[in-house]
Amino acid sequence: MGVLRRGAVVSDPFKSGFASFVGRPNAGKSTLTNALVGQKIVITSDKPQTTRTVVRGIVHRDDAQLVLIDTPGLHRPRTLLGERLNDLVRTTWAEVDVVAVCFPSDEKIGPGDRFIVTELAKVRRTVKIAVATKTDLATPERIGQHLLDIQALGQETGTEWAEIVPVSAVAGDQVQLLADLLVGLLPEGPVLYPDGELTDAPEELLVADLIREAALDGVRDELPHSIAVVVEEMGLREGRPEDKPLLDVHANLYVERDSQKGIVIGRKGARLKDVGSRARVSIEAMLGTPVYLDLHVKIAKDWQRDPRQLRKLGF
Ligand SMILES: Nc1nc2c(ncn2[C@@H]2O[C@H](COP(=O)(O)OP(=O)(O)OP(=O)(O)O)[C@@H](O)[C@H]2O)c(=O)[nH]1
Repeated sequence: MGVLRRGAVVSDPFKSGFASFVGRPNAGKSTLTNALVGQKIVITSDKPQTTRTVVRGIVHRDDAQLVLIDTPGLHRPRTLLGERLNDLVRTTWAEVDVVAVCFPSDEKIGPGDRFIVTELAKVRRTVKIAVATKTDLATPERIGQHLLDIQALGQETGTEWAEIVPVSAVAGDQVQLLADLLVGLLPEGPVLYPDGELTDAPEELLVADLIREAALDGVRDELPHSIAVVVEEMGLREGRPEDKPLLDVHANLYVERDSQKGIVIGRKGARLKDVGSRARVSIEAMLGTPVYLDLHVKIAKDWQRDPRQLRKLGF
């Protein structure tokens, strides 16, 4: 097995780093992540590289460790929250070693793809590769044309693709090659994540982040740093018809002081209600499921200075 364990002999030089898959909805990012991570390893971790990103999966090899980072989707910003999320996406792009843009081979390149690549091109230093996904759904001629279109899009946007790789995650075609190429683009580095210390809650963290973003929108001064959000419980409601799922989310929003609680809740609860409904909309957009959000404001006195509370709040 290629799974690294503590104390295992690791090859020299060892490479490690971060990559992020991007692409329009349905481009095949999740399926590809799963195919790369394989079954060898527990997926996902709550160890963020920055405070706002989530590890989606880790590819453990004898010669390398590739950490796949999730970002929220990039949207045409219509709100301040949207802008903030886009800033977060850009920050993440600038911090990872490689961004891989996924273009499904069974669909033409469209405005959504062009938008993402145009934005990505502004992040100059990060290495970019293009992945033509779902090749099992397209003829060789179509794949050939698709690769040319990807190349042309790169030229049009000033993007230099380090690689353009056709892949089928479902058929397992070229997945290994993609892993090798990604690892080849990583710097030398240490083992970043020991095996077995990974938890399984990426969605809870993303959801908590979205609630926090909604709560931050419009607050000033020191308050932003005083807000922390913890998703206490999250799950599909039982007894719902399969085509009408509802995700129950129970979350606590922590502030440090009584006065802050008042600000967050607002007059007659108006502000909290607004935060809740905006958070709900963005959670629904991210997870693709209708959401019932139960949000409570609590005081965790001076949590920023209290290690025990910090741990509880996920820092
Ligand atoms: N035939 C085929 N289908 C694929 C392949 N990769 C993904 N799919 C399908 O395409 C659909 C979308 O795949 P996802 O991996 O969920 O795409 P995504 O980019 O993560 O989508 P979002 O989460 O909406 O951003 C799913 O129905 C997959 O089963 C592939 O290589 N071949």
